[in-house]
Amino acid sequence: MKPILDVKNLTMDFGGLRALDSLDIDVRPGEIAALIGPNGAGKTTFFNCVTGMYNPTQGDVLVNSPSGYSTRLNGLKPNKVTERGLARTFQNIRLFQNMTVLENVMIGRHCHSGAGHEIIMDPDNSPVKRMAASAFFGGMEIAATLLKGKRFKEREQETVQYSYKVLEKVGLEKFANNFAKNLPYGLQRRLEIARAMATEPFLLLLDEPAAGMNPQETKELDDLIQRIRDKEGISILLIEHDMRLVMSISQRIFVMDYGKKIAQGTPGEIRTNDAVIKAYLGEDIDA
Ligand SMILES: Nc1ncnc2c1ncn2[C@@H]1O[C@H](COP(=O)(O)OP(=O)(O)OP(=O)(O)O)[C@@H](O)[C@H]1O
Repeated sequence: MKPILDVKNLTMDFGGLRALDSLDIDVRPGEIAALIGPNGAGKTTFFNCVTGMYNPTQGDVLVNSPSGYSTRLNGLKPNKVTERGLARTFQNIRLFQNMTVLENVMIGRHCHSGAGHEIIMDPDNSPVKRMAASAFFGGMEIAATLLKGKRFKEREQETVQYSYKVLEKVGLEKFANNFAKNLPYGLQRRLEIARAMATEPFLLLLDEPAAGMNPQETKELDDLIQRIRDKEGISILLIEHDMRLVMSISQRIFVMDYGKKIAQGTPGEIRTNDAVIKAYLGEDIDA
């Protein structure tokens, strides 16, 4: 079976710094895979190249969707990458804090329908973009009132219903009308995943989803990620430093150091790989 993400010979230079060096990484259908390595190894740069934030210096980013089309993502803008079935979360939480939980997911949903993707995929999530998001929703309400168009209202209703369903899938439905900023940290991370899921991806890229979580929240995240894969059929590639989570959840692990892939394999293979122990895990990993 073809991989759903097939990255070949990926290289990214920032001036004189080679942040990614001839990387080959693939994700198989139905897989949970992890990308690990020391700080500065190039993991987030890899995500940025795959999702259209950066245009790689060399290499190919190919996707083979479950519905059968194959396409090359290089050079596509982030919104076009989203439309082709890839969604991501960011290392630092990038929610619209003064909007409700439901509205945050609705923005993700609008990305799917073509509107609003400029807002969600902006990595800076700047105040201007946040204002744009508020205006976007305010504008929709005004437009709905003025036009009272049946199709417009139906589309909005669909967006609300779909977004609410996504919240149910991640267990956040009871917080739908709360402001995002009032959610505990672990639930904010969960909301980011929900927003990404609202774009209907077949591959979800999670950048350090367990960062800042306590052990109980990490355990719940582990269950959630597996549920998303099993129930929604979404494959997952995650960057993570929590080795207990990585080892328990991943079918395969890719290890990077200084922009290069130094190993790949099952958790058992990675745990005992000498190069990985030396570069990253240390001698006494018991995860
Ligand atoms: N936009 C950029 N301009 C210049 N250098 C960059 C840029 N983005 C990343 N780098 C550099 O590329 C290298 C890889 O950084 P990257 O953030 O991808 O590492 P990482 O593995 O994700 O690290 P961490 O685990 O700390 O998040 C680092 O040396 C970083 O300083």
